[in-house]
Amino acid sequence: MKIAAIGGGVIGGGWIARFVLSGHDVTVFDPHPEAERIVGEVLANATRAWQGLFQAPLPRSGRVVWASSIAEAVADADYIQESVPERLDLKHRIIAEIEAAAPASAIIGSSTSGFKPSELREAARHPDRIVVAHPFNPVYLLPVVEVVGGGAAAQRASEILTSVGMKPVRIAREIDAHIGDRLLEAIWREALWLVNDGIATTEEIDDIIRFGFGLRWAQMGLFETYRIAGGEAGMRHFLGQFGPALKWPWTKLMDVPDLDDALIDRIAGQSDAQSGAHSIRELERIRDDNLVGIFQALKANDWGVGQTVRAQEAAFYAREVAAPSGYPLELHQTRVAGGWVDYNGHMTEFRYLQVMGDATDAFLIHIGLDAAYRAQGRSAYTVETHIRHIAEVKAGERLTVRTRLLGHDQKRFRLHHAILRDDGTEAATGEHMLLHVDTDAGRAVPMPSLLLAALDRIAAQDSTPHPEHAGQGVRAIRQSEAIA
Ligand SMILES: NC(=O)C1=CN([C@@H]2O[C@H](COP(=O)(O)OP(=O)(O)OC[C@H]3O[C@@H](n4cnc5c(N)ncnc54)[C@H](O)[C@@H]3O)[C@@H](O)[C@H]2O)C=CC1
Ligand SMILES: C[N+](C)(C)CC(=O)CC(=O)[O-]
Repeated sequence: MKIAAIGGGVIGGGWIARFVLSGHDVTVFDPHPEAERIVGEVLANATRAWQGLFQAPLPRSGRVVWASSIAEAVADADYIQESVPERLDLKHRIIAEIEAAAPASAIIGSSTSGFKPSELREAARHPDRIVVAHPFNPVYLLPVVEVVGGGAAAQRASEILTSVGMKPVRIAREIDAHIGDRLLEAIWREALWLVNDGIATTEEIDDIIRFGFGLRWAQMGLFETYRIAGGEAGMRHFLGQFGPALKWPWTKLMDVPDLDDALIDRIAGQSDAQSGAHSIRELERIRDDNLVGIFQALKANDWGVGQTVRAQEAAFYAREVAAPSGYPLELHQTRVAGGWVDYNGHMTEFRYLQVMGDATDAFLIHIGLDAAYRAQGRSAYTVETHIRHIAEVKAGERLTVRTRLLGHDQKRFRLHHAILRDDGTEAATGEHMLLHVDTDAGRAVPMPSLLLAALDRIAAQDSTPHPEHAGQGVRAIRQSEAIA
């Protein structure tokens, strides 16, 4: 699938990162003189965040391909994400340029925060293929995307966005600013008044959110949270108790303070005092690390966004393994992520096992023990592992795993992995015993003939002697050696 991105700023950069990390090449047009640097920095932060978020091996990244015009960027695109500044005249001009060059079947998703599809479609040649696909920042982490516009294009856009780990929420009736920004605008407006009236600083308001109800919102939203706040009688009691207060003039929702120089100076000054010690990119990394932690907590509870992470990981695990070019098998490659490096400045010990585990998974997929097979209640469990750490590897290094089958019978197989650096030297070896199990019964059972035949075929290629260390454990330290 060919993806094009028009605009590579805060949001365009986030979209590009999500598509690239999901394995798609993205053709980008943005006339900003520093667009490549900006997108590069967003992509670096996004890569770091994904490496921390997902346990599963990430797909092989796509490429960012820079185009010198909109026409060049969209020429053979299937899906085009428009993320230029929020001005309707500009969006109309961009859409016209896209339509003049893109295939008629291409879908155009607009990141617009406020414009309705009917406004974007004014004067379009193929209006039905233009939809709002409004994301939230950071696009590479937050899954939700408001899809407005209806019809086949909205359906197809939702499918494409789901395939890159997003959660499209289809909005049936178009309104200004969709749903998320309406809610956010209410709280933003109120917060500006509180600063304007000298009631609270930017930091105090942020503390009330981040130490309070902001934590609730990440996992239960508004209605579910208030249902609980109604006690055992739930939502009815909540509405009965707090409903009347809505008629009291608590808030200033329909009004907005004058954003004059004095108020802008006050807000910007307080914001500098609150967060100015960090650059924006640092703040992005702090935000991303916190989001990753929240996502992982929700994954452990199989709740909310944790379910999206789980589904994405399931898709990553079910990766296709390319046919190997020979034997020993080379089925898995990876790069040492920055977060894999410990205080010694090299890849930490348990990441070696992760790389070997991912290579074992690739082997299982190769012999047919894949997600579809596991769905039948059969799988493979590792019951013994011996790793030899041979050489240090540094962040960014590419690693290739070379795999041999050292033996098998009806219920067991014994694998040997060698993790190789780019110069072909061994960084580590691992030996692993796996059992074929009935996952419901929790016990080893014989493999079906299909798997056994695959193992037989592989074993027939293993003609060289086993490595000398095969079958050995950790050496004993003899007293005489210790003294010498
Ligand atoms: N910043 C945010 O929090 C969010 C913004 N949005 C929406 O995303 C869209 C983009 O907003 P941001 O990324 O924040 O703006 P931005 O100012 O960070 O990025 C806009 C980018 O568009 C580029 N651009 C300008 N003219 C162009 C042209 N003719 N062709 C291609 N690129 C062009 C600019 O060089 C810039 O890199 C807007 O519609 C906005 O409402 C949606 C969700 C959140
Ligand atoms: C401020 N904003 C209207 C551009 C924000 C959004 O559209 C969504 C977000 O990420 O908060």
